[in-house]
Amino acid sequence: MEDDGFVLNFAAAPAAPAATSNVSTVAKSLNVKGGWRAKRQAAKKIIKTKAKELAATAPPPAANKTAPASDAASKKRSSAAAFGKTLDASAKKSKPASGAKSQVVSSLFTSNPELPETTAPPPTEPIPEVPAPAPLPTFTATTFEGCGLEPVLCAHLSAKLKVTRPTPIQRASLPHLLQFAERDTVLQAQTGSGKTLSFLLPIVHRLIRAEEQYQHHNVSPLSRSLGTLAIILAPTRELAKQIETVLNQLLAYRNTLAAQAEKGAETPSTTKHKHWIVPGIVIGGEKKQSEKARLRKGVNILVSTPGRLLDHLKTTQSFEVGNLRWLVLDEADRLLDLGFEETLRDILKILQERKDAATKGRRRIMVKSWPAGRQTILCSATIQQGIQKLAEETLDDPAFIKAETKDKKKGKEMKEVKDKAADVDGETAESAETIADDDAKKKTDEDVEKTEQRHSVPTQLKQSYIVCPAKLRLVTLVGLLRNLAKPGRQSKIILFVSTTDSVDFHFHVLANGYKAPARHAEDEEEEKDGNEDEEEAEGEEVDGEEKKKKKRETPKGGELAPADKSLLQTGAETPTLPGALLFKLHGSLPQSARAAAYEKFCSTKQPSILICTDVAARGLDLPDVTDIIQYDPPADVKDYVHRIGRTARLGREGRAILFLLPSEMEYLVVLRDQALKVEEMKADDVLKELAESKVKEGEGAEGGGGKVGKMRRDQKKKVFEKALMDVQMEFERFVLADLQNVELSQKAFTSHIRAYATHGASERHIFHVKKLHLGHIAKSFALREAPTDLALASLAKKKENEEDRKKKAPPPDAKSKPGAGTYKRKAAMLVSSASEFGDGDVKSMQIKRFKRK
Ligand SMILES: Nc1ncnc2c1ncn2[C@@H]1O[C@H](COP(=O)(O)OP(=O)(O)OP(=O)(O)O)[C@@H](O)[C@H]1O
Repeated sequence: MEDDGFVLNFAAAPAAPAATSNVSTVAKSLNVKGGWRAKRQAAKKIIKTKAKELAATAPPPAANKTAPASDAASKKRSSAAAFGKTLDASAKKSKPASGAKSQVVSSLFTSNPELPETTAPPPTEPIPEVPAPAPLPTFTATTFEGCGLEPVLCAHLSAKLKVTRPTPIQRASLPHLLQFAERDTVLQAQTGSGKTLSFLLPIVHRLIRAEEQYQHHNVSPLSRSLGTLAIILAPTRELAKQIETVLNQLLAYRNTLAAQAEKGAETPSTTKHKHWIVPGIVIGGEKKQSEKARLRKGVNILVSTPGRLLDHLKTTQSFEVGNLRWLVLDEADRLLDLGFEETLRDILKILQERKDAATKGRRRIMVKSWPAGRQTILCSATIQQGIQKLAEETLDDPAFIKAETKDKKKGKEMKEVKDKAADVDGETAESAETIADDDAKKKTDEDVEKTEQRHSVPTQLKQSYIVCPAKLRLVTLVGLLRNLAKPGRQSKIILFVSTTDSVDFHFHVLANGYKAPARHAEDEEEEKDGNEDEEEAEGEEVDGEEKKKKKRETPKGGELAPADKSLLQTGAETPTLPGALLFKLHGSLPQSARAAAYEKFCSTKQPSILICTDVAARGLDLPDVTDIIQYDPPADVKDYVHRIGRTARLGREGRAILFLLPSEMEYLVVLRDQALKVEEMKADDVLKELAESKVKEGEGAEGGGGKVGKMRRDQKKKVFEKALMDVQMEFERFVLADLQNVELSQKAFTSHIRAYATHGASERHIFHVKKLHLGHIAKSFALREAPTDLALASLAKKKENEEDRKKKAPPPDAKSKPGAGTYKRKAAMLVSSASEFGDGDVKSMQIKRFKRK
């Protein structure tokens, strides 16, 4: 595309400082005769003069301090400033239906920060090549049979699940887990590499074996009366359900057996497999009574979320766990992160007590091929130091199994790790890509440790970032979504935002806001008459109470989905993205809505977009996801890895795009230090495409196609920028037309700012609230100004308190002292409030501006 440099010439004339930019504020402070209008005129003059002075004296923006602006750049700046002026002059007032005071429509193209140098410093070390976790070509030692898996299961895997060859992590873990029943184990492998089967298969294998071994005994080891033998814990309900589905598929092996027997194939007799292995699930949001009934009957393998499991352990008398042999923590690092620490500790304590009681009461059965005690398996794509503490407490002499590549540079050292693993695990090493035993790990040098700490992602996953000023975020998002979810493109997009309120807002606004027929006749007239008086006096009543009511009840133009209805909606078609379906998922939705959104997004063949919090970041194997958009950067690099891991699974292609503000570009260094290779995507290109399509739509409507093509470059630029302003205005009008919309938008804004403050300490210098221009951020929530300074004040205060608390709190490792753990728990909960489990604590924020008098 030809580079007009047309939109993102962010460097507009330096903005007047906040204190002087607000006409009303300045006007109030003036002692001028002639009433309010005269005061305002005087205030405007003062601001203009001040801005000119500042423009003459202001130093170049911080990001550009090192490099003097080129002539071309300064030309761009002045043209942007000129254009900004044009738009500012034509800025029109629009009355919010809410009865709020009228607000100024500020241009999208003024006062944007200078775009910093986009080329981040090169990574400190070359980025290691990581292969796709696709199943490897056939080797005898790399088949499931070669790994030692029960033939019944091997046959079932290939006949019914169409899984014929193990992935690297399966090749590494299966022989180990099948050989060492007692050994606690940590599994780490890339996202989408088949870890679920890695821990499920050995458990099912040992249950099948036990039944064969004990077929002549009175009591089968699979008898439901013996209670639960294995528990699998997952941090989210969706992930727990997904694991249960895979488990159900595996346990249907008896059907395969029966089918083979019918065909006269030589298979182990079904008489050897009298019992079905009974799976079960207990998760939050479901009816506890029916769960209790299932547990009473007996569940062999139970999948659960931690809170609900603890609840049943405490309250369901008939829940028998005295015979428990396996405990799996999937996404183990997350289970720790989310403030589940205490819950996990309680669970482990109760399990131990029940085991001791069962042993004492001689209710614990002994089976040759099962662990005498309990085997605990921890599993994640991002297990790092964070896991050590939990690992030490939970695991006994754990083995670390990791499947990843040979880092070319560190090959020698890694080989040492592998060789050691080979010695330890004998036959296992034959099929293992890399097995890093814990002892071997200690022997590696610092470099290897560093490599180990890096997160590995599939190489076929294309990672990009898009630098976009806050004001332009919403239109850029719309442009990008329209581009990716084009009709005819088989696309499934996951859009991550930081809070539940933000999910609700974006879902509602994208579903209903664009081309929404919410323009009121009087608004349009006011816009047409180009009233010079841009702002209403503060506190001036715009609409009568009656008028407001009427507007809320019957928006002109009809068909506007009422906000409250839309909030419960889970899937919607939208004119913003023609032909695409929109879904939303977060932790505050009713369970039925969560399940419906999840299922529909999985099953639809239409281009679709799932707007969600980090509730969908981990473990979910959503089929055919093509693109991940991280509209809000994640709270942690680990989350970045998991979020992008929802695409490019098992060797498939996929793309991930990260939105960054110009002030956040240092995050690229963080990513590149983690060997995460991100490339730039130009926001300008995205915007240009959106503007073009918008202009074409307009031309089509007026029947004057092709006019823009013949325009001069500067004319075209203006037309395009106007088109983008129109898109933004559509959303702003939509929000202002309804009090509920305004509140939704304000809630989303405040929770977004709060979540922003919860970035980890190591990244806080990049994601610092003080760096945010709240007015510009408000624009990205289709608001014309930040709801109130109260948000910032409250936030700053909370942060201050938090820092004070931190100073006073005991160090996190002082866990033996009474009250220890609280500090960490609180911190974890604070982080969680930025994601699916928190609501951004907006309730405590006062939303003053639009409240009725
Ligand atoms: N050996 C195999 N051959 C073919 N497909 C497989 C194999 N093992 C697993 N799969 C499929 O690969 C996909 C990803 O597997 P899974 O969800 O277990 O990945 P994961 O490593 O747990 O990912 P995450 O880290 O995101 O949780 C699933 O659709 C699963 O059915």
